[in-house]
Amino acid sequence: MEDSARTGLHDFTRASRKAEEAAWRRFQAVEWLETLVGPLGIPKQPSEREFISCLRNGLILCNAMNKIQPGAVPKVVESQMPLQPLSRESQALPAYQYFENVRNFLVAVEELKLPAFEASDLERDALEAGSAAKVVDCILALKSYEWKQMSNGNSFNKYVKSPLVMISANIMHSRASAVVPSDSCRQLDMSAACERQPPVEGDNQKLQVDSLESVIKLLVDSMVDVKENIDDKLLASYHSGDVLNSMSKEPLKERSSSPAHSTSMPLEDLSALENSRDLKALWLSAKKDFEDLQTQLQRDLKHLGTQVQELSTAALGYHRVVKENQKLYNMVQDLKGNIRVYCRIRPSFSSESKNVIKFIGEDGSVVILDPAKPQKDGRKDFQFNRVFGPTSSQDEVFKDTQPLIRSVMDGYNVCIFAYGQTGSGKTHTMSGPSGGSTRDMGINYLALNDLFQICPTDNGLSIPDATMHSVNSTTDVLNLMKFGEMNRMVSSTAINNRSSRSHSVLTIHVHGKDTSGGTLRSCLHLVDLAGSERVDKSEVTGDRLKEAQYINKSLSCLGDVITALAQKNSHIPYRNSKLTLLLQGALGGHAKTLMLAHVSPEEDSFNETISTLKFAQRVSTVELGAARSNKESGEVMQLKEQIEKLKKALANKEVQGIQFSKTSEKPRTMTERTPQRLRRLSIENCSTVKTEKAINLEDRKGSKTPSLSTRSRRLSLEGPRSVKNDSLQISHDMGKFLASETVPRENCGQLQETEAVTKPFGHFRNENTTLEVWFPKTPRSPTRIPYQKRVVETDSKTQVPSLQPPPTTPEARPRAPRSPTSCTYQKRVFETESITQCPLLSATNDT
Ligand SMILES: Nc1ncnc2c1ncn2[C@@H]1O[C@H](COP(=O)(O)OP(=O)(O)OP(=O)(O)O)[C@@H](O)[C@H]1O
Repeated sequence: MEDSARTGLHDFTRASRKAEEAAWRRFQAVEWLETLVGPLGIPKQPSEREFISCLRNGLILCNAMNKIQPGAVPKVVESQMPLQPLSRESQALPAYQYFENVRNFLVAVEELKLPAFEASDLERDALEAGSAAKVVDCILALKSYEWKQMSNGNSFNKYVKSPLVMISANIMHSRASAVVPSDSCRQLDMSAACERQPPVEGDNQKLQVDSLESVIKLLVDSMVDVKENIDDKLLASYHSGDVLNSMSKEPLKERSSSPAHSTSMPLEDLSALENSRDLKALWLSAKKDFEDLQTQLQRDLKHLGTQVQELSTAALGYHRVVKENQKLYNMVQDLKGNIRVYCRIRPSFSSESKNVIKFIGEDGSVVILDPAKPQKDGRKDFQFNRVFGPTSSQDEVFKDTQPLIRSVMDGYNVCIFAYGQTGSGKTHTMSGPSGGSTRDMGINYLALNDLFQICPTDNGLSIPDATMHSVNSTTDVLNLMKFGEMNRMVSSTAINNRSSRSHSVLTIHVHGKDTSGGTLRSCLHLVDLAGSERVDKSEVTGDRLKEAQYINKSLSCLGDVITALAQKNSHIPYRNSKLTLLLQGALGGHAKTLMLAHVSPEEDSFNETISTLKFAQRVSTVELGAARSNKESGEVMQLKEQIEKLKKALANKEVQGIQFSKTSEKPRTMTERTPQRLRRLSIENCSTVKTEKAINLEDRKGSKTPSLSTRSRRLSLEGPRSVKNDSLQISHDMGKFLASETVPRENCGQLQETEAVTKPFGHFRNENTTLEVWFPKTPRSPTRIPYQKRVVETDSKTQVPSLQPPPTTPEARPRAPRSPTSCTYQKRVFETESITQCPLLSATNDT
């Protein structure tokens, strides 16, 4: 079937090509006849029937013959009707008269040795398909004959066999076809020559002679057109040189192979040679044109290349500058301690829903379009540190957070929390895809892999049921996280199949030591918040509704804290929820904090998206102050060691004192009455006291009241920062050092009178800070204790403020010593620069 169809198609193509060719030849014949005898009164593209009928009376043929060969038809039978224009009536002559004309014409043709036809070929009844072809051939042969006459050469025929002429014939064909409605293409089609079978000898000659005269004209036309309409095939033919080479070489080849030409050249050969020279000249000029064009193109291309190069250099420079700007911007943000905010847009789940995300910029900008107002006023612009589009991978997100995560190893506290509407992809970012897939793992997993050393510290957790575990490898942590995930409540809502119904907080405590002996303690909070949800949309009821309310409440507490921080309020309501209490260190301390705001792109989430982005924008304005590293340098460590030594030395002295008092038998009863107790006060300096020398602690009482040294006490000095953060953990975070001294407690009240203290108890100094210890005089009343400064060491800048009464809070108020053990202590700090005075630690009384 296929074969027959293919054959049928092939036959059809062949037949139509033949018909086209025949039509073109008729066109040529008509065109030529009209140049000789005037309009024939038939269309330029006549059908065979039209063509034959206008020639049937022989008049046109005879007249044409006599034009090119005067007298070739001596007697022409004229029509009774005017010859021009020919009409059907003009044919109404006796048949013999027609015959006479046709016969005379055919005789003349024969004399000229041109291909003839049968007189019957012109008879209407005998007209068959293709019978007009012979008549056309005869006319075209006459035309060639005329051309030969004009060029005075009859040897041209042998050259017209060259491929050029054959191709030219086809070119002519193409040109003629351009007139034929079936083919409007006017481009040169040289390749067609290869497809065509060479015409039969007789046809060939006629055809070639007819065509050649048009070749030059056609080529010239083509050259004119070529710049605007370069035909690939023509270019290819030109570049391969096949056509034009053969055009120029063939005549010479033929001539050189013919001995006749080597000796004497007939006139017609000369003419042909001239023609070939013309063609060669034409070819050369065309070649030059092409070469010029090629050079020009190459020049343009080079110029374009340079411009592209310049552009790409500029683009690279631009990107470098943008990156640098971003780096500087981030540095400024770090210095100011801004919470960094990244926004992540999850892929859309619904192909039908409109996407409200209109633009995501590399510079952290994102544009949302209100689906209800698709015009300009529906456009909302937001700016964050970075925006991750729906195609961003987990790895990309992690790569951007990695430096932050790594800084935990430098002693910084870091907090990364994912915030956003339910179903917007928070858990996906923090943990990975639902279903526990090991692919596309989230920040939690990737961060753990990245951290070098993980170890537990003191348990400072205040979350019910939270536990702390020792881990030695990432696998340990992953197992723990799986365990945690199992405990995490997840349930299906109308918005998210696996909606997390609780916040998830993974805290990694890092405790490290560096080679210089310094230590660091820091922690990394990785927080996946439960999603905010509109209960009318999530369609939750019962327990799920309660959960949603709790979730929304704690998120709104987070909002309150952020608002208070952004407005720099003096009171930040951390205590309003466990969540904010937990994040207090990250939001209010000197931590590095990153918020990952998540949004869904679907139009029905538009309101939630806007509210998330607005909240995120607000978070980005919060300045936490520059992050601080919780590193204790080797120097601090040395100071600590010195303190330890001092403690031991003091303890030894006390033991000696006790032995001495036993032997002297002095206040034995008192010693018995009041058992020996230790008072512990932590002594901490503020963070600026880093280069302080060792604390010069002396037993101030030993000289005058040696018997009193049988009691010991410990004092604590704290910098102003410790006053704010009085929890053990925070103190540790501040990196303070501890000093202690044992002092006979029961004798404290007498210190001022016996002038036992001649030096400050603890003395810290650096350029800006002098820290002094104040001891109370013997209280005259239980509620009011006058203070006296024993020793004040000041430098030139130091200003001593007026003495303040002690605070009246229960802890701070010094109690009247019912016994010598209940004495209280007070200390002060004088900051020489800011001249602030702040009470450090109120005396602690461990009775
Ligand atoms: N970037 C992403 N690429 C592919 N899928 C994602 C992406 N973000 C989220 N998803 C998919 O979307 C669905 C909802 O995401 P996910 O559970 O992380 O949302 P959520 O914000 O944690 O929701 P909820 O607050 O209700 O717990 C999940 O099936 C998740 O796999």
